[in-house]
Amino acid sequence: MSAVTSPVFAVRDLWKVFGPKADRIPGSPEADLSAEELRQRTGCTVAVRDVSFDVRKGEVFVVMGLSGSGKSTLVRCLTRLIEPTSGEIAIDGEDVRGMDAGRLRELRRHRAAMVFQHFGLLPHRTVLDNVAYGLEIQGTGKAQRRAKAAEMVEKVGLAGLEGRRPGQLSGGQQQRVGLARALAVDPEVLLFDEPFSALDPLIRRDMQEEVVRLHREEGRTMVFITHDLSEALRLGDRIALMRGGRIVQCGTPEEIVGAPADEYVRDFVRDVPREQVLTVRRAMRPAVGGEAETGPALSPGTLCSDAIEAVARTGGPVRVVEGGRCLGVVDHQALLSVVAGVSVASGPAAEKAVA
Ligand SMILES: Nc1ncnc2c1ncn2[C@@H]1O[C@H](COP(=O)(O)OP(=O)(O)OP(=O)(O)O)[C@@H](O)[C@H]1O
Repeated sequence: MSAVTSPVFAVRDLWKVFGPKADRIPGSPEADLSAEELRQRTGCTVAVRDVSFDVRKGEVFVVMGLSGSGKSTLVRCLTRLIEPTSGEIAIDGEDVRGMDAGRLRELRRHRAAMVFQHFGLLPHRTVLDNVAYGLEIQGTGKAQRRAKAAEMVEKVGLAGLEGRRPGQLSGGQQQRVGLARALAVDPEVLLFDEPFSALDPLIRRDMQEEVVRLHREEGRTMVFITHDLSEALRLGDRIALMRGGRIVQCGTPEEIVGAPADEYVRDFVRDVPREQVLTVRRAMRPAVGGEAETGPALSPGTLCSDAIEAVARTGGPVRVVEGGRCLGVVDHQALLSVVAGVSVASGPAAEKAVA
């Protein structure tokens, strides 16, 4: 992933207001009213409020927030499953709001496929035919779509179950069928709307690992909605945290946990095991004396939880080295501060290190 490649989705000043004369709300003084007041005065609900972000090529971009914060509305606006009220959306530089019906269909079928929470499977079709369904809609020939579907069934770990109907599968298996169906059309972006929230925790964990594995193998761009913080931290390259229709912070898991933008975010991440998210880049301090010269070394991306072991073993500071250069050192105190949530990150060394 490179900062110079152009984004897959570029979203600017996006609003979605539900209710009468909704298009008068964005940018008006009424837009600043509280949700309750706005509803009373205008009958409108602002679901997405002046949101801007990019989804970069090859990343897993997680949209996280509590129920009602606007996640689903925002992601549905990307392909105009919900019509935005105002703002700009581009996919690979092409204006989505300007697309005609044909182009939109193409967008949803080929370029940005959605995996839903309730699978959307056809009950009377077999697993194989369900997976092939998206290709059928695209007009792909029968032999070709069955071959592709079989490949995807295998890919998501359902080989041997091709002939079953959805009702003969567990929830996790059904979700895999939904995933295989979305993958079969080989979209540029996969959009996941809380796909795993109906699954029990163990199966959910399995599916998360499946997504991580698929992402590692294919590098496909993914947008993933969840209200579950641990899921967001596990899957996201970057996370957009929503509250009341706004994005209150957008950043890497480490940025969100290590440098919360406000009290709300701080509260949200309070119980996260910080050493499993923060890296030594954030925990290190400048090397003094001969510390930079010798001894064991860690890369700056090492998790603090892993560094704890290294520091315990050596008994002293361990160097953080990148490209042969010593960036700083981590020691007992620095790592303890991370675990305790004491702000080492606001110290001068860390400020410089994360800049
Ligand atoms: N069709 C609609 N008409 C009116 N208001 C709506 C409509 N759809 C959503 N809303 C409102 O917009 C706000 C955002 O809803 P949205 O479903 O996007 O939130 P969410 O974060 O996805 O929630 P959840 O996690 O519960 O799915 C909520 O206040 C919701 O009540």
